[in-house]
Amino acid sequence: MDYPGNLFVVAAPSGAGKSSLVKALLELDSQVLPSVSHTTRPPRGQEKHGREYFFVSDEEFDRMVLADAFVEWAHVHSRRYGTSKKMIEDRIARGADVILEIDYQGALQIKRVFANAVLVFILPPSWEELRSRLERRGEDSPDIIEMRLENAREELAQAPQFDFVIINELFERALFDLKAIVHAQRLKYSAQRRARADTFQALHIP
Ligand SMILES: Nc1ncnc2c1ncn2[C@@H]1O[C@H](COP(=O)(O)OP(=O)(O)OP(=O)(O)O)[C@@H](O)[C@H]1O
Ligand SMILES: Nc1nc2c(ncn2[C@@H]2O[C@H](COP(=O)(O)O)[C@@H](O)[C@H]2O)c(=O)[nH]1
Repeated sequence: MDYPGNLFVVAAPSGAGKSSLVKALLELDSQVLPSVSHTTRPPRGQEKHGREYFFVSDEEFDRMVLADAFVEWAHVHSRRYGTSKKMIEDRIARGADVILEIDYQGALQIKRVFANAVLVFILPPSWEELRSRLERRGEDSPDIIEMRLENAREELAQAPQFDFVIINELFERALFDLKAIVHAQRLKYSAQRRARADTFQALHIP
């Protein structure tokens, strides 16, 4: 599908820093809008319904799956997460750029539906640093941290399927790279649209 707005998808193993990078990008760039996912996991800390996620029951998630309400959804860390069609389609159709922070399974599903979506994978600088970020964040129990690290092995192996890979060692450097990807995509599409309009005009195609 082709829309006037751009779609960016950021995926990473838990703790690599994707939420921090996306949050910083959104603060700097008002043209990019976030997508708020649905999840069956319970809220953490200060998380609010409708802000970080729509926290829904298993029954509600099942109902949405049956109603074909998700553009993608996946089982991640023993819970379910999904992006509703409603959340992104009207935004990109109106010309906004939308950024999704989802896991690799969802990212690959998005690419199948939106061939122009730009997939970005965030890597931690090392295994030790990934563990220590999860521990320092202090939001997950040791069991959950172990499960997330275990799942990270499979997630890291998916990086080559993405359009871009950013190593989040120095935060500012990684943010610079993410901004550059967003700007490059905007330039590419505005140039393509202009070229298409010029061609139509030159050929007198109404
Ligand atoms: N470049 C960095 N250097 C050091 N710490 C970082 C860096 N980037 C992020 N962090 C810290 O690492 C922790 C994990 O970051 P964040 O919550 O953004 O990860 P995430 O990939 O979104 O994880 P999840 O998928 O579990 O939500 C946070 O405490 C964050 O402040
Ligand atoms: N496929 C999808 N994955 C999603 C979505 N929203 C979030 N996620 C990913 O889940 C894990 C865990 O997130 P957490 O907030 O519980 O730490 C992480 O990799 C997210 O990117 C979604 O809509 N679809």
